Amino acid sequence: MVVPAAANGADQKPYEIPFFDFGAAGEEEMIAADGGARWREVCEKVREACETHGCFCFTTDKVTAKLREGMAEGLRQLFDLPVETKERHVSPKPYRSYLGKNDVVPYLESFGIDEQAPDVDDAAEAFTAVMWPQGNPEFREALSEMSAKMVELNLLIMKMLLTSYNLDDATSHVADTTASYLRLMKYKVPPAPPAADHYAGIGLLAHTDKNTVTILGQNDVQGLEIQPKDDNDSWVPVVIPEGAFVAIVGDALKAWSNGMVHSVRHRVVLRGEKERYTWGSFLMPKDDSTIEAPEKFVDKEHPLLYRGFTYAEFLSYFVSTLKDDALDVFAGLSTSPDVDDRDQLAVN
Ligand SMILES: O=C(O)CCC(=O)C(=O)O
Ligand SMILES: [Fe+2]
Repeated sequence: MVVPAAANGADQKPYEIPFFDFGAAGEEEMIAADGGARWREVCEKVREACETHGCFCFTTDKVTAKLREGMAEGLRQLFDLPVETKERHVSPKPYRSYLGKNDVVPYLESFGIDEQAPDVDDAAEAFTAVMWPQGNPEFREALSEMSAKMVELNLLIMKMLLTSYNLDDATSHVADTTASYLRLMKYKVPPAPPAADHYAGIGLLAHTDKNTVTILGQNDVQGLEIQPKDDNDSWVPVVIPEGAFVAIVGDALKAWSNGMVHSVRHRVVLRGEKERYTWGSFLMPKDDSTIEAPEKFVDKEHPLLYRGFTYAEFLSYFVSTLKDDALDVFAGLSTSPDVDDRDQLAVN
């Protein structure tokens, strides 16, 4: 396992990633407001952010402060349950079952919940019923509302990208071949610094997400760091404004776009004295849907970078190898990918 040299980035300046306020609007409202000018502008900016940074922050009125508080409170209750209860959440799929004890990421606890986008009520109901047989209606409602909103936002971001690339026609195909998965995470407080071993403080190892787009919400404890595009030596903290979400581009979207968008490497570093809680909605292609670049992304200047593949194949390759550069090695068509055997904890 390698922790990048700049593991202690406490003295670094926060890195500015684009920030958007989506306000109360979805696509229809934005178009209705002025015939589409604002919608187009937002789409362009979101595309630019995905190409240049592979991530951006945003706020939306669609998720109220009350819903966020309900979610954060529910997560505290969830992770405070006895270990035996948490261990009841099991799934045959990788990285879904309760993770509570792992030497590679000793401060992380997590659950993964598959949901059938956009109908997420049943998944929230089933999950809370296992954790609280006597019921926890407040959290069940918060979980189901939050995950529905996040799937909606994730699809909105996909739609913005399709619009910006003039691929609106593909919208219904994308919606039909898309699934989603919700991950609930708690990062414990590491031993007081200076920690004896240099892994202390690493909440989640460096990785790119394997899916299409991830949206993350957090409590008031920061910790996300990214590696700026074309700078493999630096790690910079991302300060997510209160009440905001961060959207992160994953490898499947990068492959589909023939490398137009950037799947940003990121990790979590813990520095504070408070637990960090996060929840992530992972939009991903359905297992058997093929990921291949539409013709418009491929020409003489932009030769095809990845062969077509299914998400299930790619994921199972990643899970069995945990290669840092799984996408290039698995599907890359260019010669000599930079093979790198750094250990990873697969997270999605
Ligand atoms: O918890 C976080 O802030 C990041 C989580 C993450 O990157 C992931 O689950 O893929
Ligand atoms: Fe991630």
